[in-house]
Amino acid sequence: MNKGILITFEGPEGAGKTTILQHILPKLQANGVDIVATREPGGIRIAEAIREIILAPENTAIDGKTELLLFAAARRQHLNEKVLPALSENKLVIIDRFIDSSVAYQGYARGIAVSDVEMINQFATDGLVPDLTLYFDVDTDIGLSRVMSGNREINRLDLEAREMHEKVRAGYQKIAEQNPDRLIKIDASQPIDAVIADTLSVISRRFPEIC
Ligand SMILES: Nc1ncnc2c1ncn2[C@@H]1O[C@H](COP(=O)(O)OP(=O)(O)OP(=O)(O)O)[C@@H](O)[C@H]1O
Ligand SMILES: Cc1cn([C@H]2C[C@H](O)[C@@H](COP(=O)(O)O)O2)c(=O)[nH]c1=O
Repeated sequence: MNKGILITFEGPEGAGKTTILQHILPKLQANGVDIVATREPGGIRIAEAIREIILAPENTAIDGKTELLLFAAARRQHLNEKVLPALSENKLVIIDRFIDSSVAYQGYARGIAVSDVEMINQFATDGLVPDLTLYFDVDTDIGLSRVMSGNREINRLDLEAREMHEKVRAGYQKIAEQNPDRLIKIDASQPIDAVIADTLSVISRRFPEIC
């Protein structure tokens, strides 16, 4: 039985998810909150190894369904080894990407039936749904230009056509419309300090006990 809180960060490339997570962590920890911050795909050795395979720019032969299954395999192992144990210890777990990334990227953008993506997500997670998802929304060109001018490695998905990234963003908008209680949209085109403030405000409104 899970007792902790699961928050996920979602959004298109360059929305600032990783940056904002790094900024809010010390603020929440200063309030005495016991937090595990992690990411998908990755967060543990086996899932980081799967991440290398999925995201290596040379692995262009990976097809959409293989990609979906690899993300799901990484997700399952990460949940079992890291997320579920932390939740059962009453911790706050924040994951940089989770189930909605598969729906937006492999479903709406790659064109795999969303019902199939949801079925695979359900199989991989045994139906675990985040308590809250912060959806960082940014214009596609702004997000991609941040990634291209930043200092993280450029991966296979960054290199997809702009049209695919537009579909990812449109997919997130649909997921947000369909899950208005769980997904809260944050305007990630604002300066970093404003995005941090909005993020903390949403978390504190939903979970006053941790802010
Ligand atoms: N609000 C912002 N304004 C300007 N630059 C930003 C903002 N947020 C993040 N950045 C910069 O944009 C780049 C991408 O940010 P970050 O890696 O945090 O995004 P991300 O959403 O995690 O991206 P991805 O999912 O593609 O890895 C970084 O160089 C970061 O410093
Ligand atoms: C979990 C998950 C991720 N993706 C994509 C989204 C990004 O392009 C990469 C991860 O890179 P990041 O720098 O850590 O954001 O993988 C996906 O397509 N499907 C998923 O389920």
